[in-house]
Parts: sequence; C-alpha cells; structure tokens
Amino acid sequence: MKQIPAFSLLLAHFDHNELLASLLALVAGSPVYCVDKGQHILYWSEAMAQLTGLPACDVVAKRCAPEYALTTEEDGQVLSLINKDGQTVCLKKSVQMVYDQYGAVSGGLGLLNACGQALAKEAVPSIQKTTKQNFYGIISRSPAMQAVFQIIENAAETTATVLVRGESGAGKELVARAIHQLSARRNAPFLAINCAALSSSLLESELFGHVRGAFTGAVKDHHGMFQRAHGGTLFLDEVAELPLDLQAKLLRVIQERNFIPVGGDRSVSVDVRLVAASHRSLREQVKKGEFREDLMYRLRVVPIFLPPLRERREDISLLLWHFIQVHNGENLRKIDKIDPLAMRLLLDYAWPGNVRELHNVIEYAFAVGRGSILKVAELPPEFREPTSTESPAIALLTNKLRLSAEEEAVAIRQALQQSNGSLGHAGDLLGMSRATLWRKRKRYGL
Ligand SMILES: Nc1ncnc2c1ncn2[C@@H]1O[C@H](COP(=O)(O)OP(=O)(O)OP(=O)(O)O)[C@@H](O)[C@H]1O
Repeated sequence: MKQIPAFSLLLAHFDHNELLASLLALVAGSPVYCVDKGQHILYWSEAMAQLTGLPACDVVAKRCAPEYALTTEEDGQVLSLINKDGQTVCLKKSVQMVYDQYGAVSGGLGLLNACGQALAKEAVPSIQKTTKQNFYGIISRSPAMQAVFQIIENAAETTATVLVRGESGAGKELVARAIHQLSARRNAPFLAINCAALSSSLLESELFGHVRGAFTGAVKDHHGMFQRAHGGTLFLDEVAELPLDLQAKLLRVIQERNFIPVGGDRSVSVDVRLVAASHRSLREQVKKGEFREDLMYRLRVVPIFLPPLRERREDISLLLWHFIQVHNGENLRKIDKIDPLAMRLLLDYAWPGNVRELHNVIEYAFAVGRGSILKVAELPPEFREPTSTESPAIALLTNKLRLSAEEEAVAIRQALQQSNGSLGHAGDLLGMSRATLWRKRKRYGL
C-alpha cells in the first residue's frame, strides 16, 4: 500500500468508514469515480453526474464505458466526451489504483480534470463522428435516435418526401426542421401546418390559397402555404387527419407539382419538399378507409420512426439537464442538483407527453421552487400520485411498499445529506414524520 506522510496517524485517529465517507463527501463536488477490479463502477460523484449527464443510479454497479476505464496505463490519458449540454469537453484522467493486502489490484480511483483548448480541438472530430448528442437541436444519446440522425442526414441530401411517425411531443417537427437545415433548401422558407387544427375549407385555403371572390370574405388573392414555401420545405403535421378531398389535391401536388387555388382556374407550379408527420399509423388509416393508399406510398418514401421517451430512458437525464441549463440562463434560479428521490421519480415516470412534457416539468420547477436543488415537492402533482407501478421512491413516500432495509437506509442518508441534517426537511423529502425518521435513523445507525 502506498503510504502518504502521517497516513498511519490518520488511520489510527479516525474510524475508517467515517474517514472514507468524509473523504467521499469532500470530493463529491469534483468529477471523481471509483471502479472495482472488473471495471464496475462503485462510486460516481455528483460532479461526474453533472459533467456527463449520467446520474449515479444509472451507472453504479454497471461495467463502465471503455473511456472511463481505470488502469495504470490510463493515468494521464486524455478523454473527450460530450457533456450534458451537448458540448465536447476534453478531460485529463488521473488514476490511482487500489491494491489489496497481497498487492493485487482491487480497483481504481479516477479524477477528471479539464484540459486546455488546443487538446479539445484535436479530440473533437473523432468523437463527433460517433456520438452526436445534440443534432440540430435534437438532444439524444439513444442508439435508436443516433440511427434516426443518420437517416435525416442521408435523406436531407435528396428531395424525397419523409414521413415521421411518433407520439405527440416526441420531436417530429424538430426532425422536419433538421432535414430542412441540412438540405440545399436551408435558405428558403420552412413552413409548418397542423392538418388537425383547421376545418376542411380553412385548411384547403391555407394550403393552396384562394383567388379573390372565391367565397364570401375573400376580398383579395391569398397565397397558400405551398406557394409561400416555394423552393423550401413544408411540414404537414398530423397528416392522417387530412380530409379525403384534400388528400386528392395533395396527391396531385406531389405527382404533378402543381395545384389550382380555391376558386381559381389556372394551375400554379411549385417546388416544395414535403415532410409529413403523424402519431397514427397511416397503414391503419388506409385499412379503415380513412386514408388513400396511393397517397400513403407517396408520403412514406423515407419513413422515420421516433421512439417515445419511455423507450429511450438514457435520454431522460440528458434532457433534464439540457432544459435546466436553458432556464438557469434566465437567472431566475440556478439548479445544480436534482434531489436523488426526485431524480428517481423522473427516471421512472412514463412520460406520456414525451419531451414536451419533460420540458414543462422543468419549467414548473423553475416557476414553483427556489434554491439550487430540484426537490420532489417541486415536481407536478402527477409525480406524487401513487400508481400501480410505483417506484421504490414513491413507495417510500407513500409508505405503501416495503423497501429493503438497505434501500431505505440509502434513501434516508441521501435525504439527510440533502437537508444538511435537518430532520424536518429530510422527513418532508421522504414523506415521513420527524419521529419515524428519528427512529429509523437510530435503527440504521445514520
Ligand atoms: N430530442 C429533443 N431534444 C430537445 N428538445 C426536444 C426534443 N424532442 C422534442 N423537443 C422539444 O419538445 C417540444 C415538442 O417537440 P415537437 O413539436 O418537435 O414534437 P412533435 O412530435 O412534433 O409534437 P406534436 O405532434 O404534438 O406536434 C418542442 O419544444 C421541442 O423543441
């Protein structure tokens, strides 16, 4: 064992567990982590979670990614990674191996220190090719989304019609915008219309325009979206809701690149790239007789499926920190920590409203709470309503499910740390009375 001066004095003076706990508490604000000899993560400081966007609960007890490996050869190596804000950061890894009493490696401790600018530039190209966590404003590190990014890149080079399928709030419009931005049409207009939001006649007039006198109130010619998007991209959201008569008109524009405005007698030629989106399956709509099969095939030349957020859980913490960062910039409040119980609730939630809902949750926390820690009480009410698939954290809050003593002790320790030892505050976080908390604390020796 490597000895530092007065090391034995230190060991003799303190209880070893207490000493270790205090040291870990001291370094929690630095990007420090620890692995066992099989490179499984044993400890992941709060600063590591902040830096990488990966909370401890997602990585502890799992084998670390190769870039985080801790071996003597890795000491002094430079690693570049994309942080939770989507920026590439360059870090120097300092490694301290830990040996057992026979001199065999039993694990390692790692510390990441920021490197200089020049190194950061050198490291950028290779990492950007493999991991894009911020793709034209679409934040994701999920493999399924990385595949979507590749399809977007390839499709953008063509003028093929794209059909994006995904639940509400999953980012369909962002995909359409990314295609436009990446395409040669980027300097021409990008226009978006929701086909479910307007009545059939209004929609027709909005899409194809009308001539003066076409109907009561049509006092002058009106250029529709197809004309205004000439040379650019038109995003047709909720295309499955398009009435059948307008489906025929849309098919004609796609096939012949021209249309006749409402009340007009001359066709207008246009060059517009279409991106359509739907939360429904167009195939199902075709089966029900509500969507034209020929139009479906014309629209889904390049189909893109956006998985819902609950199927790409690795994106939850990344998105949470992304939106926190955005709101931190508004100077109303600066959140630099998410209470562990709140994080568990957020990670376990089903997110029916997908990323839009996640953003709303962060906006809510900024509206109702203050201070640097996002707490359970600052989450919208649905996070505190017990459900049939309760997470252990909810269970603890509602006292419905029994946690193992170990899990309960961890939750109590975290809540006490969070509230600087205040029993009242920790009890609020845990949903326990002061007396219950006092008793449990004594029982677990906390
Ligand atoms: N991966 C993402 N990264 C960052 N922001 C996202 C992401 N996905 C969605 N958003 C944000 O969530 C909101 C909803 O996204 P968007 O409008 O693209 O979804 P949508 O699937 O088109 O929803 P709808 O069908 O309800 O119109 C927007 O504010 C968007 O910026």
